Amino acid sequence: MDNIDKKYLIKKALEAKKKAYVPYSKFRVGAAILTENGDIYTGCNIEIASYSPTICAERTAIFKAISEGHRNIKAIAIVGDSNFTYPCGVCRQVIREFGKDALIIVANSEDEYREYTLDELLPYSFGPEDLN
Ligand SMILES: O=c1ccn([C@H]2C[C@H](O)[C@@H](CO)O2)c(=O)[nH]1
Ligand SMILES: [Zn+2]
Repeated sequence: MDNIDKKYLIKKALEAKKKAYVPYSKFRVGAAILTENGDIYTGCNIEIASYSPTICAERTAIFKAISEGHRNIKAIAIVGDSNFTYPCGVCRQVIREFGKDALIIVANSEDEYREYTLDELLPYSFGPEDLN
């Protein structure tokens, strides 16, 4: 994980957070993911008036990458309006699908961040191999 530019990924997540569409919660989240070939995809949370179609920043970023042909997430940086905004359970499961070995960076700023493995955030997980 030493070849990952964590600060740059956090910077991209902070930029994406500014694009959040959050008229209901007013809670902004941004995410940036690094793919296996070094591409970066960003995402913000997007809220919908009927609430349930709302999507988290993490899944916006991941689905952008998947829909461009990527299948493997190397790292994800997440920034939100709370002190260290952690990914929700649904997003943890989505990271499980495409980034079992991903580095998960939960950040307040480029200089203040925590690092996790998916196994730490989603232990004893269910995943694609279980269906084989
Ligand atoms: O890790 C998180 C946690 C929450 N949200 C969004 C969903 C909703 O728009 C708002 C409040 O839950 O924050 C994210 O995007 N990612
Ligand atoms: Zn989520």
